[in-house]
Amino acid sequence: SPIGPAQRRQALEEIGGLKTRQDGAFFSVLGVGALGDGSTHPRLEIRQMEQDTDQWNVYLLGLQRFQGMSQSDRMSYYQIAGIHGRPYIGWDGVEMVTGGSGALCQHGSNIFPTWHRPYLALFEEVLYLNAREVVSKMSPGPLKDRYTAALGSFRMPYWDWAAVPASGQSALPISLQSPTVEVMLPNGTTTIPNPLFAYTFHPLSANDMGGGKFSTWPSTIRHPTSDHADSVSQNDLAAAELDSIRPNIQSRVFNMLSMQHEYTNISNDGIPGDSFESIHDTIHNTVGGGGHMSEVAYSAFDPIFFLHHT
Ligand SMILES: N[C@@H](CC1=CC(=O)C(=O)C=C1)C(=O)O
Repeated sequence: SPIGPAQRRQALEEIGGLKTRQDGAFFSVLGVGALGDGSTHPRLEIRQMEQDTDQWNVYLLGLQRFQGMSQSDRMSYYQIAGIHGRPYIGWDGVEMVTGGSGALCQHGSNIFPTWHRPYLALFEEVLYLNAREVVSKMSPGPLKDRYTAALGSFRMPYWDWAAVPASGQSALPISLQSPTVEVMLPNGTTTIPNPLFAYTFHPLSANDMGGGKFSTWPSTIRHPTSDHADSVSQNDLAAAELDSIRPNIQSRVFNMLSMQHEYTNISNDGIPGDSFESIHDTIHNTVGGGGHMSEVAYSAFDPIFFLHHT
């Protein structure tokens, strides 16, 4: 039978913390439901979350801490992003399938959507724990109190790439396009590298990346200017392309939801006709433009991956 809220909370505190676990103790994905104020809160669209200064700061600070975790820690951004594709190693006791593609993720089959659900739940839970860690370390005061309150309803946001953007804006939110961002801390506002713009490898392991251009880029990149280490992201190109395909993407989603009644007909791109996975592929390729988001082996390192999949 399903466990109740009190048991969930206790289990999360015991096994879901960020502390290094002893060998043989697995991380159990239980969802963030019991970590906040005890009730269920909806996930917000990223542009909606941005309107709420406290939620927004908690999100950015949590993601910044998460991305900063040592890449040798199994709960780090690097290792959790790495579950999806490269490096082709197991995670938390789950080993690679011999003879498989190398990646642990599932694509082109009915379990494409269902594989990604718990994966995203894991990411959300660890993001939450990082955000809570940041807030708990803040010096006492009104800002800490506000952020603590914001944590009560914090959920990882999503990106609605099909939504009609506000006039003068792109389908690619501006918050994802700027290399830096301002955050509010007890001692004032500071500018930090934007954790939604890119993930910077620390270190970049050419071996983990398997050679080629992905072994040269020190950070994740969208529409790269070249295959060399000094290549930069061209988010403006990603934004323009997204804006031109957006009406089509919107009708593809609408058609599927209104005309199709069987999950197996639309779950994945291995079946004839359009599918949620095909639409999702289009977003990957349009955002990536040959950068990380374009390839299954690297896509999850780009922080936009988690907004796209939520
Ligand atoms: N490889 C997909 C696009 C893609 C899908 C993914 O799921 C991914 O992670 C990265 C890229 C295609 O050919 O269109």
